[in-house]
Amino acid sequence: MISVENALQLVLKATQDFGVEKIPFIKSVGRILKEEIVADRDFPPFNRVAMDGIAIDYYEFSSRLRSNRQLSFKIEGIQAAGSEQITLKNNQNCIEVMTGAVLPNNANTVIRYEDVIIENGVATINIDKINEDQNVHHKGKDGKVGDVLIAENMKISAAEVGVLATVGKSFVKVAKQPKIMIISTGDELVGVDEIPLEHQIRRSNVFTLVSLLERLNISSETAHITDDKPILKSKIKNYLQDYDVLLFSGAVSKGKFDFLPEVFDELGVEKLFHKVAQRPGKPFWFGQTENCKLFAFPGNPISTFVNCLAYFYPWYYKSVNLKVEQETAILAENVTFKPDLVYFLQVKLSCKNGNLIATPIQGNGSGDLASLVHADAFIQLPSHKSEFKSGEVYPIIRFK
Ligand SMILES: Nc1nc2c(c(=O)[nH]1)N[C@H]1C(S)=C(S)[C@@H](COP(=O)(O)OP(=O)(O)OC[C@H]3O[C@@H](n4cnc5c(N)ncnc54)[C@H](O)[C@@H]3O)O[C@H]1N2
Ligand code: MOO
Ligand SMILES: [Mg+2]
Repeated sequence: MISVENALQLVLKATQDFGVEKIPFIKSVGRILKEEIVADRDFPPFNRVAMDGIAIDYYEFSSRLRSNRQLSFKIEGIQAAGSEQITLKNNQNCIEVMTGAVLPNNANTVIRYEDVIIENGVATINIDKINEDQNVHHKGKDGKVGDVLIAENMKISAAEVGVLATVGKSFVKVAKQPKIMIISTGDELVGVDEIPLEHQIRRSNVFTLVSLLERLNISSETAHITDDKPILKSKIKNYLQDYDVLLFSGAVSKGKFDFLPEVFDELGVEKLFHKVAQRPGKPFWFGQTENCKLFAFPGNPISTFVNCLAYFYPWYYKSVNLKVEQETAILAENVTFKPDLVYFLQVKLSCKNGNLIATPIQGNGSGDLASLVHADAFIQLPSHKSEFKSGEVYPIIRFK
């Protein structure tokens, strides 16, 4: 049995680069960007009018103000958003301008409609304090052509999609996702649409795994194999050829029908470890072939769940070069856990005075999948310690 730290290290050593693909930008949310996004022009690309109103020459305004002359400007024309730039021909005059329009040539200041009175084609300014350049969003103020707007390896969100659209990136390079097969095992398991007999249950782990992968925008395929060693062997042999990653749930412990470790051995899969000093999820088996990684999670539902979060997620993040901050939270209650194992305890998160608080959720062990409904993270309590006090801070792994 190895420690959680060593297990994680071995998993992270086995990361793999799956290459890059180009996809439509609108399908890219959640994917990891594999190119720098550079401004194709200045941001904004022209001196942009920022308020509906009139544009004037500030120097004319201030000289009239100094000599107490009328602040009335004849309207020479209208500059709408989307129209080519026009020119203020006479600096005694003004041009009506709309938000988003190009600032007219020879004008440098915009005064809001709220601060002028327009009568008979003449706009009279009824404030005397204005600043040169006011209400003008200057060309290049937010970014210059060639500036890096989004760095490589960022996770794309709605914010990045807006930038991609603005710079005309209709296709974008992202990390290719691994091709994954999820396999459940067990004679006691029936389909979701079936009525289980007394001694049977519906399978759930494949679907939690599919859903945990969907959070990473990874689509996957699923299969179920009964506890029949020759069938397991022949099916897994094929999957090893066709997939980058195989995720298993069940059949890795000590039972008479827990065939997976033997099957992997007979198929020449290199075992990197079996059994980790943790609860739940202790009988976790991890190994690899030249082209495939195998995460064989213990069958108890919470064991499968927590191991996917604690090992597969970091493996994926490292494979695609995504930096993810380790979050921590404050334990809300005293917890006693005697075994010398890392304890992944399900918790409900809340916020108090700006601090993240983790309240333990009572469950009935790793088979009690319904208890996860009330939790939104696991808090990771270290081994070599059995009393954990309210107020102490520990790492958490969120799943909601
Ligand atoms: N003698 C020992 N027995 C067990 C040990 C041990 O160390 N010594 N470890 C226990 C621990 S911890 C776990 S976790 C389980 C792991 O068992 P397996 O990985 O071999 O899984 P199974 O035996 O196939 O099933 C265990 C349990 O999980 C349910 N299960 C399995 N797959 C699914 C699924 N897809 N959806 C829903 N539920 C599933 C299955 O029905 C069993 O109840 O072993 C302990 N035993
Ligand atoms: O991993 Mo087992 O789930 O400790 O029960
Ligand atoms: Mg078993």
